[in-house]
Amino acid sequence: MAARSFSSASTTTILLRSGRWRRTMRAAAFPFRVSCSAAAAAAAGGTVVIGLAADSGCGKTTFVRRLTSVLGAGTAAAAAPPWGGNPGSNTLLGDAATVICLDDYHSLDRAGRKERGVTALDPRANDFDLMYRQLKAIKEGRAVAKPIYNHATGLLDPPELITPPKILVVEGLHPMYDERVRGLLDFSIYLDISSDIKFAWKIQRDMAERGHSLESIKASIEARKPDFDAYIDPQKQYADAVIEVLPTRLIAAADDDGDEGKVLRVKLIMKEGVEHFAPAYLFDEGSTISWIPCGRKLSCSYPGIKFSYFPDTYFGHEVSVLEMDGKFDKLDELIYVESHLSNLSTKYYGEVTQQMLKHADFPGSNNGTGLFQTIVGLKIRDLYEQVVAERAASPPALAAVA
Ligand SMILES: Nc1ncnc2c1ncn2[C@@H]1O[C@H](COP(=O)(O)OP(=O)(O)OP(=O)(O)O)[C@@H](O)[C@H]1O
Ligand SMILES: O=C(CO)[C@H](O)[C@H](O)COP(=O)(O)O
Repeated sequence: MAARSFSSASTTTILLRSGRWRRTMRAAAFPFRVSCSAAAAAAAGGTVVIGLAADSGCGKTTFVRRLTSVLGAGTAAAAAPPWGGNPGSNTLLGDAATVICLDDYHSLDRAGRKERGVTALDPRANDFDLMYRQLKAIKEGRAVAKPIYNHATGLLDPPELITPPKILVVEGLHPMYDERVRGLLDFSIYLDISSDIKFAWKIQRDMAERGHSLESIKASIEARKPDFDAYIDPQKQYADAVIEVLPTRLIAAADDDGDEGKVLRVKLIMKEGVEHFAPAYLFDEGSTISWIPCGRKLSCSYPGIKFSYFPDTYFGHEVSVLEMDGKFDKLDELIYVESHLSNLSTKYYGEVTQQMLKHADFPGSNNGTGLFQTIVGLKIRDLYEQVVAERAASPPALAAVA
């Protein structure tokens, strides 16, 4: 995720890295952002930890913006970076959730990686021991001094204070790579973008927003590919939900103008049997459905829209799959599709459509990427509420504390 800027500060001194050294750091935002309710929720039973894995440029930031909106941050802008800290911080603090970027656990800075000839995707460039220790501490209700990888300078900056939120989202290249870290996740998501589409998205973003040349983008993708295949892609087998983005099947390859990314086929692959997670379904749970909703209630231009729903297996796990191929012409008509979907974990009729309309300007709002990201966001909110309700029903034994 890109670096963000912010202002104002006070200082606090904390113990860092196994007590080896202390550093005074700026942390004015924390009294505001770490609300009593967040601290109390954490103290009452620990933080709920969500993992979001994907390669760079695959939509993690967009997903997080939808998620923080669903979680009640009000607007996406309400999920803000820590105030008063390092402008190179990658962290977002919302009312209900803190989002940290695992790039902060790079153990080698940009020069170090170059010298050693490794990419940031290589586990040798990342400190999984520290990642595990710190995520475990947060989950157990303790604050940590998390390092910062500064994308502007390519350097490892002094750390920032992360206090336990209600929900901690850990996004990045490796949330499910290390078995110990994986074991801390209450729910995990993998964004699986097929290579041609990833290429198209990256070219669009890196040329328009970052001023990179087409050649340098191609070279970077090629250089990362072996490590992506070895270390990033295999994590999808562990994910509770995978959003897979593929080229459309509605247009024959021969008719396709090669403009990848305009019409997408998107699959939401949902693992069965995951605690606190009931997969969404179309019409009839467990059945196999193919549905073309275009007609009187849904406007569709060429090449139309096709939904599918079916059971499948994914890396040996039973899954339910929802698929949408095509794009919406009129987003407000999505209510027609929403009314045929069940187990959405909405709080009121039309909440999915409302979320999609609210963020119509986000990438993917007219296709299955936006729709399925929104549904997964609602499922995460529901999972969190179930965990809280369970904890309230069986509070920790006070006798043991006394
Ligand atoms: N669903 C989508 N449909 C179309 N384009 C998309 C979609 N999601 C993301 N993109 C494109 O990909 C770019 C990268 O998306 P985003 O910033 O969300 O990814 P990221 O994984 O956070 O990237 P990074 O880790 O490099 O910061 C966006 O600027 C946008 O151009
Ligand atoms: O894959 C990445 C995750 O975002 C980055 O390339 C990695 O973090 C290294 O960052 P930079 O390219 O800014 O040195």
